[in-house]
Amino acid sequence: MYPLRRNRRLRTNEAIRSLVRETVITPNDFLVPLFVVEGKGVKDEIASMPNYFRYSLDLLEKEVKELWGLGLKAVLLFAKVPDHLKDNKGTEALNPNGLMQRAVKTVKNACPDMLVMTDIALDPYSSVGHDGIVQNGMIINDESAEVLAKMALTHAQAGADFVAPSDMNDGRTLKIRELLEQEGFINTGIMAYTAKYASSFYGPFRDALDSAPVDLVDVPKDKKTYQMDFGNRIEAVRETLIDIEEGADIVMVKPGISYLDILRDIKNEVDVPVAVYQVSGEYAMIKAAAEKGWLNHDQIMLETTIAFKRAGADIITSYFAKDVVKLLG
Ligand SMILES: NCc1[nH]cc(CCC(=O)O)c1CC(=O)O
Ligand SMILES: [Mg+2]
Repeated sequence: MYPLRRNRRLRTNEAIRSLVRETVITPNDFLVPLFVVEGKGVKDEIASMPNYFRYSLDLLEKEVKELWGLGLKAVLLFAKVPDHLKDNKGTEALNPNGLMQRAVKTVKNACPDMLVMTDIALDPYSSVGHDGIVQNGMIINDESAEVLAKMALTHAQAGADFVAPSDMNDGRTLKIRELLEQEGFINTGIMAYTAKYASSFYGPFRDALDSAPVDLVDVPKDKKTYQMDFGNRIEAVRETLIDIEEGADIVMVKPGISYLDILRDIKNEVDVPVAVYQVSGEYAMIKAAAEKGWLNHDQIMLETTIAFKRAGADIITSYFAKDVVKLLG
């Protein structure tokens, strides 16, 4: 008796495989993270993120035009703030003429139709490297949320289309939504990092922005009192439903590849677009293994990217965005 079903018929050659492929990827799937710094003519490679750079605003302009030319239509901005501007209150985060606010304007001038999202958290502005204000060894929730809302408003005023709170303080999405509504920014979107885990995969990012928690008494050494415990799954759905109730238009899971179960759980549970963030450590791991010749860079890049979409991601935030799109041709 021959096998009742010969599934291999649908795998015989690339033509049939592509005909029946369930998940494909296009430039429309990507959100591109970009790091900006002060200066002119700066294109600084990040040591732990090979072939990824911090750009000064003049070169940021060039970069976003190139992205646009490749069909990439959305960017997520992060600013590297000089040390002398950091404090424990987020003062510089609220500067209407700060680096982030100027970066938003730069992108909008260079590429008016590019969708601009901005990261909302205090860590790049914090003298102690935390996403909120630290007092007596604690990140104080409600006061931090207030500052983050004000920060979001300055980004909206600069022209950001979406703000993306990545801090994991409770109630920050509502605070941001309320302030944006009050100030007339009714169309500014919120992409909430809603299931964000206390992960060691963020290491290279903290190098990129020099934003890691500092080693001082009375400063928590890690972000475990606000970011989620990586043993938890049900909590991710709870966090997400709350962010949607509070006014998030898009929700995000972070990191990516080790959290595909969370991504699928959330996708099955909610009716808003779901984003995933393939974070810096995931990028670094693939780059390092590929450099050693232990993994095939392009194939792994495609495989992980497709995995995100298959697991339910509507939006993929990835340092590989440009490379994937170039590879797809
Ligand atoms: N709150 C800031 C923020 N926004 C995005 C990332 C990580 C992104 C990456 O690793 O690529 C972080 C770092 C952190 O929470 O420590
Ligand atoms: Mg939350």
